[in-house]
Formats: sequence, C-alpha cells, structure tokens
Amino acid sequence: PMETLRQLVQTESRLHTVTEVALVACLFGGLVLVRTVRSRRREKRLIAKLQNQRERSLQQAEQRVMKYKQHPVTNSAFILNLSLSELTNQLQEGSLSPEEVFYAYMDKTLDVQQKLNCCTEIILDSFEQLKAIDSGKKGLLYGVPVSLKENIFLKVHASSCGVVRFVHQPADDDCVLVKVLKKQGAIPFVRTNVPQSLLNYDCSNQFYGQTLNPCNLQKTPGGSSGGEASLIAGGGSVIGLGSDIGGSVRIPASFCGICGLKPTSGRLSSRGLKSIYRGQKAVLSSIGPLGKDVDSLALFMRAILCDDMYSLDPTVPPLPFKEEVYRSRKPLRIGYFEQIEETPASPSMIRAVQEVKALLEQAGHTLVPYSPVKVEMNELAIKGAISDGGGTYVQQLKGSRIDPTLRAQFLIYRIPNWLKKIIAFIIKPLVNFNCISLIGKKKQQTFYLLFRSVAGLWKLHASIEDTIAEWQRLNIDVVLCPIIGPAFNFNYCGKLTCMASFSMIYNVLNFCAGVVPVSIVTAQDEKNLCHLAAKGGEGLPVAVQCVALPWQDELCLRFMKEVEELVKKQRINER
Ligand SMILES: CCCCCCCC/C=C\CCCCCCCC(=O)NCCS(=O)(=O)O
Repeated sequence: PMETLRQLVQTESRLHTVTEVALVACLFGGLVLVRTVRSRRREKRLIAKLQNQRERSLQQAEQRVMKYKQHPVTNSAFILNLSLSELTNQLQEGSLSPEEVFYAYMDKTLDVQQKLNCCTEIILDSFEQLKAIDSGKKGLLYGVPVSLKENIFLKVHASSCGVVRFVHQPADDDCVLVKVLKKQGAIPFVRTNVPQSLLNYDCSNQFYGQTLNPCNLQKTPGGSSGGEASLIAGGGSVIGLGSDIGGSVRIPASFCGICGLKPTSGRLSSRGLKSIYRGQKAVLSSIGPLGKDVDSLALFMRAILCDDMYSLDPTVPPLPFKEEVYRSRKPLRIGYFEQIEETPASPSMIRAVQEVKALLEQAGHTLVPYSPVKVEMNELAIKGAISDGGGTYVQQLKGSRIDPTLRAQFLIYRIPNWLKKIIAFIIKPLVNFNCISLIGKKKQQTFYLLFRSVAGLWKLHASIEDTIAEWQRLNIDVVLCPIIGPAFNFNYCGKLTCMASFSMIYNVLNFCAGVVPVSIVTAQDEKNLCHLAAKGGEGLPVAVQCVALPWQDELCLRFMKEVEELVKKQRINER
C-alpha cells in the first residue's frame, strides 16, 4: 500500500506541474493575444487617421480648385504639356502666372491620385505660399509646383515611411532642400507615396496602400520614390524630389518611363531626410530629382546648387553647377556592359544598351567594352546598408504590420546573427550565383545574402579603388549599362532584392548615375523573357543607365542628355 500511495502522490504532483505549465502557457498566450489585438486596433485607428488626413487634404484642395475654375482659366492642357524649361521661361517672362500653373497642376494631381494612388497628402500650405510669392524676386524655379517624396521633412508633418512609430514624429523644420527650393521660388505642393521602410523598390504600405504604374495599372511603379515617378509620369507634376540608396530614384524612373538622377552622395544636402538606418555610412543615400526630360533634372540641379544650400548645410561642398561641362559636346570614351555576372538582365534591358551603344558610335563617340569589378555588389550593398543583420530594421518596424512584399525578408532578419552565420555557411554550396533566369534561384540567392548580411565589409573599399583603377586603365569618361526593367508585377520586388544590383552598384561605389527611357518592350523581348516578375510587359518603357565618376554629376547629365537626343532623333527619322 505504501508503494501505491507513493505512486499516487507522484502522479498527482506530475499532474500539478502539467496543470501549472499549461496555466502559465495559457496566461502567456493570452497576454500575447491581448497585446496583438490591442496593437492591431491601435494600428487600425492610425491607418484610419492617416487616411482621413489625406482625404481631408484632397477634399480641401479640390474645393479650392473648383472655386478657382469658376473664373475663366487658361488652357491647362497647354501648361501641362510644357517641359520644365519652357514652363520656367514663361513664368520668368510673365506670359504665365504662378497661379495658373499651380492650379493646372493641382487639378491634374487630384485626377491622377484617383487613378494611381500616388499621393499621401496635398500640402495645404502651398495655397498660402502661392499667395505670398514675390514676383520681384524671381528665383530659378519661380512659380514651379514641385512634388516631394514622403520621407522628405516638412515642418509639422510626419514622414511615416509606412512605419507606425514614425507617424508620431512630426518634423521640427523643413528639410534643407525644401528651404532652398522655396528660396528659388518653387512651390512644394504634394507629398508622394513610398514602400514601407523605403528599403524596397515596390511602392506599397499599410497606411496608403499600393501605388500603380501609369503605363500599366497591373504593374508596380517601382520604388522607393514610386509615388513620385507615378505622379510625374501620370502628368501630375513637372519635377519631383526622391532619394536613392539602392536605386530608389532610378528604378521607379525606369519602370514609369521618365528620367531620374542619383547625384554623387553629398553633392546635395541630405539634411532632413527620414531613413531606417540613420547615420549608416557604408552605403550612402543620395537625394535626387525625377522629371520628364534630362533638361528638367539639369535645371533642378542648377537651381539647388546655390549659396543658400551651402550656408544651410555647411557639410555640402560648395560646387556650383558646371555649365560648360553640361553644354560640352566633345566626343566621349564610353565604357559599356550589358550584363553583370550575378544578376540576369531581361532581354529588353540588353537590347536597350545595344541600341544606344550603336547610336553613340554613329554620333562619333568611342565605345569600350567594360566589366564591373568582380565582387558581389549585392553582398556588399546589403552588408553595408544592414550590417547589423537587420536588427535595427526589425526594431524600427516593431508595432507595424510588415508589408506582404517584405515578410519573407523579415523572417530572416529576426534570426539571431550567430545562427544566420551558421546557416549562411551551410547553404553557401547550394547557392549558384551564375544561375540566371529562374526566379526560384534568384529567391534562394536573395535569402542567402540576407543571411550573410552580418559578415564583414572589408571588400567595399577595395571595390571602389579597383573600379576607379579600371576606369583609369581604360581611360573612359562614363559608363553605359542596364537598369532594371520593365516594370514588375506586384509583390515581386521585396522578394527579388538581388535584381536591384544594376543600381545598387553605384550606391556602393558612390558614383553618380541617372536613367533615361530609350525604348519599349517588344513582342520578341517578351517572348525571350524568363522571369515571371516582369512578364506581361509588352509596350512598357525600357531605360538605360548612364554613370560618371564621383562629383561629375554634370558630365553624367550631359551624357544622359546626349542619349536622350540621339534616341529622339532616331524616332523622328523612323517615322
Ligand atoms: C544598397 C542598399 C539597399 C539596402 C537594403 C538592405 C535591405 C534589403 C535588401 C535588399 C533590398 C534591395 C532593394 C533596394 C531598393 C532600393 C531602396 C532605396 O534606394 N531606398 C531609398 C532609401 S533612402 O534612405 O531614402 O535613400
């Protein structure tokens, strides 16, 4: 009987332990559930609040536009068709007034927003700025309405970047470039959409949803300056400001068929720019313009590179716009490449480079085959930009629902760094860097790199030195190469981070680079295309990328301008 009693007591105490563990687990589970439900409710309220704010700003703008339209108005189609240079000329001469230009663009923006969901807010202060504009002091952008990417600081407004914790951080002041723009007479009038966190080349977030591509509503406009590219290509803005740490100006410009410039980082002030990895110095972010033609970008740079910027931000080197370099037409030695080893280029990207190469040769330039240095730039870019393995990224997005395009990445960022290193070591043999064209393989590669992101950065500086040495050896002035395109279908960009390598290279190297649309996807390109991400792109714009050494932004623009002119001339000849 003693034995039976002992067994009974043991069973009972085991039962007690099990019950206690179950109770603690339930309690813990319950607490997590309550926290999640609460945070989801908070998030829902926040989303509703932001969407209401946007709606209110759109409605108020619409009312004012309606009121303005009661007076006999100028032909806004005429205004909207002018290039930025033509528009500024007419504003300077007085043949157009800032008021008629402003209302023409505001009206068009409201219309484009309905179709493309590219705006996060109308800047209502712009109506007051318009009233106060001083016609006696005409800056280079006098009376020009300018659109701004949402991560650019505007006094009192928050730059959410699709992240919950940023919503509660209104800016203390305007960003330096916004101040300079205003001093040059420009009127910032609308803020545009971005992907959650900005570290993505799609354009969707939980607050404002998915922005659409005006060239095909089934496609992403690219990102992260996707709202800008969509609005400009849709006709709602003549010039806009974006930012680029891996292609965020160039990719959306390419996807939407407009021009975009990533100047050398540091040439324009980045003070007052929201980012996830603030202060990260390995891969540098640049602020740069997007517009319908290269002259618009040049005019923008000319206006911004002024004493006001240098005194507002003394970290910027006081280098005014070099007019003679932009205007020069001396023949160039141009390095070119069509592919990079680690990333597949689509058939239209390759064809675009080949066609532009032929045009440049006919125009008297010397084209030299050039291969970018043999390091995995993707690896360097990711290691540089998120060298903590994504820890800060996860921290910053706490409390935000992760955008579907970023979810797979976040599974990896959440793994402890020591475990990431082990997994990277184990899966390395499975990852074939030369295996192109199959999306499945690209996904593997992408995720492998994310595991590797905690490794060292020793190759970064060597790659800059080696690249410059190679340019000097070949004696080339600029490089012609592909830029990712055509526009992707939704939900691919965040999963295909490696496909951004064509642009990321020049952030890692900190060279200046810009894109110019040169062609459209043909039926043959579509037939030869292997990756699903860009399928269904016939007729979409295709661009090339023009690159110059650091601080040679004017040379880069001059090269872009020449490419643009040659393509235009050829189109006229073909008609
Ligand atoms: C080279 C930098 C990219 C670092 C991102 C690391 C995490 C994700 C892995 C790969 C994503 C590559 C896609 C990059 C898309 C372009 C993103 C971009 O340029 N964003 C602008 C951020 S800025 O701070 O406003 O300049």
